[in-house]
Amino acid sequence: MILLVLTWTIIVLVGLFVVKSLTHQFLIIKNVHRLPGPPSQNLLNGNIGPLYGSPESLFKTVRQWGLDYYPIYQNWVAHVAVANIMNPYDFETILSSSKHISKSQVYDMLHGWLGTGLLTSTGSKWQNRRKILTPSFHFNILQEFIKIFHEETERLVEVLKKECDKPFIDVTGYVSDFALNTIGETAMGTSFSEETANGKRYKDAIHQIGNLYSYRLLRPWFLNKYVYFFSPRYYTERKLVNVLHEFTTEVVAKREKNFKAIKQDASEDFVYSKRKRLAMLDLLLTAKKEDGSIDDEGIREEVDTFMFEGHDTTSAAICYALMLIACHPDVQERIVEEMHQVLAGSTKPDYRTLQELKYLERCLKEVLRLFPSVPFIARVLGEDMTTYSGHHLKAGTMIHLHIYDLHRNPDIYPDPEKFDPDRFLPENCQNRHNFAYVPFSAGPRNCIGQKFAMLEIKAVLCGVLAEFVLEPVDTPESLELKTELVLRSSGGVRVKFVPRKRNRQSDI
Ligand code: HEM
Repeated sequence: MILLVLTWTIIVLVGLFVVKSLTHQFLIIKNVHRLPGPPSQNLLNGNIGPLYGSPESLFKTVRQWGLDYYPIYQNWVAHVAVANIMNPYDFETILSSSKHISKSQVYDMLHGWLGTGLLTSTGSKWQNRRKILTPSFHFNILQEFIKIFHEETERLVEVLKKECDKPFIDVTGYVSDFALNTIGETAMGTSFSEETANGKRYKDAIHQIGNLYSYRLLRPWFLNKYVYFFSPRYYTERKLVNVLHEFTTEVVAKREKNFKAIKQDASEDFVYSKRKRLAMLDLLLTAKKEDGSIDDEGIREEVDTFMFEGHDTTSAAICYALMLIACHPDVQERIVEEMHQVLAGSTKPDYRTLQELKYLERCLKEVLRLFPSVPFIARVLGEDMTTYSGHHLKAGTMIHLHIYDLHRNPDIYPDPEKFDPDRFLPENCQNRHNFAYVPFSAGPRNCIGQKFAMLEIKAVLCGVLAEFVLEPVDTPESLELKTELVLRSSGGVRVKFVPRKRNRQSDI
């Protein structure tokens, strides 16, 4: 009898739970459906039929929807509904709140490789990791990294010198290598430039897995892991993840061995030491050793997260910066002139002089406005929200925040396609909405690596511009952009590099 009552109680409780969840899901979808948006087709396609084209046409369609339905619109397919926002007011409500910090289903596909590291985790796990990792970006550490930026820049310049007789160079591959070498050395203390067999396998796997994620992102049905399981690509991904994890695990284990030895004979500031320069991994190992706040798996998650988030993003920004500088000779001349004044002949700025390159900084800000490396981010609302347009959205609603479209809003940035670094003069930013410019996101889940990225990009541009005059090949109009996790151009990014010594007038 007791068993029967217990069974029925459980059935009723489970039933109530299911009904409650379904009702909530129904309300989420109902409210999203009230938003304006493209016309619906059928249950299977919802209103996202036009997205099933090439990545390039998808990119264009999403831009058009952003214009047609500003400031907010909805997409839906089957039981999934997404609110898309492009206006600074809703960006502020979501990004500034500690209630809306959970990432959406889109990020789940990264779990196989990154687990739930800083980028993909939420709640107390995310808070704890953020606390451990924030000191990795202390300026004492960043200034040590600048040496690595210069070393890798020299390598890049050597490669460009060998290729510069050609009518143009597609910079994407070379710059990606530069960025991967740089983050490998700073996050793990591993030099990929030496091209060991394992390092090469690891680098190849990173490039290949990036392609797989792009493929999956464009096929929403594969975002469901059970459906993806039936795709041959699932098994390719498993193999790549094994290569990536094996490598990281080995690097962490080696470092841990050395770390113990170093700690015994090291001074207080071992983390900043020139010789050991392994700040990110060292901090994680310290946390493991001192208070057990992170374990081996957690350390691997974070190292993998930095490798992922810290290379493709900076690489994209550097490529678009080279292209835009090439397209604007007046801007190029001004940057070189500023380098001349601030660096007084040196091609290797230090932490202080990098901060003084104010015009270069404005140029980079403008590059990231026009070509934000991360064109959109996605969240799940942690509590109900009323949007700028007066719509009510329920907790649990999936939100896509389109940084790319926010940055091209003509009401905020008149003549938005124009490359104009002076938009970032202090007097021109004064009246701009605080959330109108968010290439690194904003609020509690902003990019932890933004200072690192700005220093790295400035350093590499100084090194390249000291050696070459850039001439335009691709222009913003000639690029075919496509939707991926990072903003990419289908045909690469082509620039002509002319050695400066052949161009005496603009010599530094
Ligand atoms: C131009 C370069 C970069 C851009 C434009 C950029 C942009 C962003 C954006 C938009 C986010 C928010 C992602 C989201 O909410 O889903 C983010 C987060 C993050 N970025 Fe970056 N990033 C750059 C470079 C870097 C670098 C160099 C590193 C590491 C060294 C890095 C590490 C991270 C991490 C770990 C997060 C997650 C932070 C958290 O959730 O607490 N990023 N980045």
